[in-house]
Amino acid sequence: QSTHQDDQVREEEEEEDTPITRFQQYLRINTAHPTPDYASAVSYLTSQAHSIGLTARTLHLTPSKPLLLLTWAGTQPSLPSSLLLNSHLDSVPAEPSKWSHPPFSASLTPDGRIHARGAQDDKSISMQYLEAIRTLRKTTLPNPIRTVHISYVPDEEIGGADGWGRFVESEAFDELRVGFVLDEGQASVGDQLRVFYADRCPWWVILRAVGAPGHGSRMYDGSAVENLMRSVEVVGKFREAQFDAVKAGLAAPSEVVSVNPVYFKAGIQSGEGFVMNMQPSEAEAGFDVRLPPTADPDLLKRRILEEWAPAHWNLTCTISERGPIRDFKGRPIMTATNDSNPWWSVFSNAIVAAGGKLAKPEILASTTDARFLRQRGIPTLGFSPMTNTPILLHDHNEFLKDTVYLRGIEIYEHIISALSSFKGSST
Ligand SMILES: CSCC[C@H](NC=O)C(=O)O
Ligand SMILES: [Zn+2]
Ligand SMILES: [Zn+2]
Repeated sequence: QSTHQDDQVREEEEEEDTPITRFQQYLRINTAHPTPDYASAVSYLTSQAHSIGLTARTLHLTPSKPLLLLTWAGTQPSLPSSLLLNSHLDSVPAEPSKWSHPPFSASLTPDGRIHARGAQDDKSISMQYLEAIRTLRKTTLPNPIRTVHISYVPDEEIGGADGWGRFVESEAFDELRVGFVLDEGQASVGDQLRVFYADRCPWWVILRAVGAPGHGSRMYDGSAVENLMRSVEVVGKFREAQFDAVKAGLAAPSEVVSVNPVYFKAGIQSGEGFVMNMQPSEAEAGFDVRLPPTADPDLLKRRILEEWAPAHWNLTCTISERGPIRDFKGRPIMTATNDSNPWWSVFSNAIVAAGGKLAKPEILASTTDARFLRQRGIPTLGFSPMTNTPILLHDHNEFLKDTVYLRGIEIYEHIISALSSFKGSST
């Protein structure tokens, strides 16, 4: 008599080895914060790399946060630069009770959906890079002309200080002589492939108000919560003006300064609840603000300090700038998507050769590790080949369809083949 557990073991043993089952296996590794299983992820990817014949090494720039580097050596080492395919190892957390399938089950439903945290962000590209190279090696490209590196980095989802933040400063990175990078993008709801030439820069803004305490029954001017509410109204008007430009079709959502409230904190706590008849002397609100590379950071800072946090309302403010908005030469951080960037035409022609349609290049609404590379002037495009797919990164019930995943591998075959065969002598 077999137990349920035996059945499950048998099922796993009998699971075929295909691109889809390999993707599922990777998705089943729980790499969600705050305790991502980096060791298992690195060990799985390393075994995949070895099965394809790529060399692998693990860097420990931060203890317990490994960074995996794979290399597919080129036949022309005299070329001045290499191609880097990047993705991150970590995922944001998931609330299992709110998902239709357990977030680390990678269940494949009859309609071809693979349900998992990370299915879109960004374990799909992590595995697609490998699958594309696996196929190329067996078919048209046993060895590339230009060296191709693949990086799997920790901590992207929490800002990357211990991941790319350290890697980009390391000798190991300099030694790669990276000339062009592909990093993650975002799903496309239509049939055009999206590509991103810049990220927005996060500013985390905390407004703090102080004010007169008093009995909950008294009406008086200048309580902390009242002061904060006046400020929040001003922030709300700023937000509305930005959002109106989007709603009127004057700007894409990622081309304006977004402001979203993420918490409000006030009140005197007593046990589980709040004391309802006391007006507190302190109140605080937090906002996620994102600046496109075209924004004027000095002007915005002035507006925040003068309009959102005026001292005469007893407000103070801290702005935590979570990334650069200008490069070392003071220019907005973006990658050229025209002829001035020789990699651009190779990339965009490869999409056409793959039978794909490319959307107009966009600014990414959120923020990725690409900023560490672009800041140093290394051309970097954000790209995740997912068409006709709802945008579910960081959402409940994240999934990717098997057909979309497999088509993405084909697209990468064209892209990697073209970029690694590019013989531009100045690059
Ligand atoms: C401080 S950088 C934060 C990076 C993070 N990346 C993915 O979601 C984001 O919030 O966009
Ligand atoms: Zn991501
Ligand atoms: Zn993410």
